[in-house]
Amino acid sequence: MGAGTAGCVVASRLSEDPDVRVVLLEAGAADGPEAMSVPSTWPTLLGTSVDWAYTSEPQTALTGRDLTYPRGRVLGGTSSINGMVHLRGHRANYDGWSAAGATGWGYEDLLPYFCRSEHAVGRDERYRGTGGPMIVTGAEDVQPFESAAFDALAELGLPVSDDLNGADQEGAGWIEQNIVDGHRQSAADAYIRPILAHRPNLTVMAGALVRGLVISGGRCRGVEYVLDGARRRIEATRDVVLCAGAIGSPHLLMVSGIGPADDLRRHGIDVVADLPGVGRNLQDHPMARVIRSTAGPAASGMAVHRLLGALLRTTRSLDAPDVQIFFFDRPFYPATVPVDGYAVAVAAARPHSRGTVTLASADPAVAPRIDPGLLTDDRDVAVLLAGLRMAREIAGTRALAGWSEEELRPGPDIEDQSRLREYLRESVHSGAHPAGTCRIGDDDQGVVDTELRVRGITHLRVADASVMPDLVGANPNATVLAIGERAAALIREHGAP
Ligand SMILES: Cc1cc2nc3c(=O)[nH]c(=O)nc-3n(C[C@H](O)[C@H](O)[C@H](O)COP(=O)(O)OP(=O)(O)OC[C@H]3O[C@@H](n4cnc5c(N)ncnc54)[C@H](O)[C@@H]3O)c2cc1C
Repeated sequence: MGAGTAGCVVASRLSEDPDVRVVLLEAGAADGPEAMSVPSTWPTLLGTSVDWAYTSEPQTALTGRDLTYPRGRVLGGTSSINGMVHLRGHRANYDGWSAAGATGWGYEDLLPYFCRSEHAVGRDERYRGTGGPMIVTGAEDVQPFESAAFDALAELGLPVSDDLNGADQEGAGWIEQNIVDGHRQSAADAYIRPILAHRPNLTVMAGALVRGLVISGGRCRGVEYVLDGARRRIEATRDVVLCAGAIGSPHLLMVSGIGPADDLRRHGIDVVADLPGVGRNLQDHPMARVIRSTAGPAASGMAVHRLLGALLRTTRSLDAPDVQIFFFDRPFYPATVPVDGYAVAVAAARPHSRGTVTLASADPAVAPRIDPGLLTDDRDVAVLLAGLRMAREIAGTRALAGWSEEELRPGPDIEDQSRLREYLRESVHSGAHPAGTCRIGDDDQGVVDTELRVRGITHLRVADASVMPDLVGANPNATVLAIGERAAALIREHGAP
């Protein structure tokens, strides 16, 4: 249940077997506004009917601000409203998962699933796939601003990678996207729409809001949902696979009695399984920006965050990049700065801060409390300070001199560390990349085992961004596609527990 990035992959792959009947339930509509298909207009989707449009709890480390927290609510889920960047984490990220106990989730283990999900032409076939549903396109339409930005990165002597999804996952490089013939390709476009008419064993129910799991005798037997105003129930003869995302999956587990026992009891929910890790370990990428005004528009109209970026280490001793640099060909955040300008955004790619998803009510229709805890660990502040320094250097290069006018944010007067810290506290926002809230693990905080089975309950798996032990140092969608691919393979290989 949940037809987002992972849910579309799982439903599509499982229904390849004609002997298996798959029902895919999605709270959102089967389709959305035209802007979903137009790459440059994705920010206009935020806050509309295709967004759950959550708001975070006030962020203690961000001057008490609450943050907008978008999540896709439509077939394709968040892949239908996201920025379409297709980027894997560094191999060391997955090897770290495996070393911490997620056996079978290291880079070499996941590589076949990354490859299976994609169609990336002209790349090194040891690392990249062809023939998969997600068509991955590179920098085909480089505009003058990006060209200058690329020269800026080279001017600073940053290493350049020919393929950040290939052998060399560090440095500056052109970023691939899920854009086909000028249109977004969501997971639904790639995995579901092309097969729906000729897979009689696959049923997609849009507008079906799941209210909870049906569990008895330690076994998950189905789900309860509301469709057209009526409460219904569907029985699963085999598995229920929860793919409601890093907010939706822990929420549905908790309202169904699976989670931290004390919290559940406080809301009057009968405890089915005491799993203290449900909703804990929430991680997200905190993002900050250096914004410069330009004499004319830097935007070329195709996409908001253009096809260029960098993955960098603040310290050589790290095993993987901890800063991600993005270029935006318009200021974008905050909305108050003049339209003509650009932003060099930085994210703490491997955040140390941890947050929570907790219940606000036992009523599944009431949104959970989302506290990403951004910048509550000071190590993330240090990484962002280093990142801002890099972003300023990039904006100050000769290559970008023709584009760079005034520094609008943080502003030329904000120089010393304490003022920059203040700037971070006032301006950092969520990268909209929540993960980790039903993480793989066999310790007391683990929610699913290495085959994604919920601990203590049979016939129930979770497969989505929530199972990541920790957040990868890249935009997460490519990793979630691989999680979906591997989940389907595990279910097909081993069947029901
Ligand atoms: C604005 C924005 C921009 C982003 N840009 C990028 C990017 O450029 N590149 C990138 O890699 N990542 C990006 N991301 C993040 C990425 O898209 C997500 O990490 C990924 O889509 C998560 O996939 P998922 O399967 O875990 O969850 P989702 O795709 O969110 O899927 C969950 C699905 O479950 C459904 N659901 C939830 N609860 C219920 C319920 N009770 N009943 C029925 N259905 C339910 C939801 O409606 C949704 O369809 C972005 C995210 C946002 C919000």
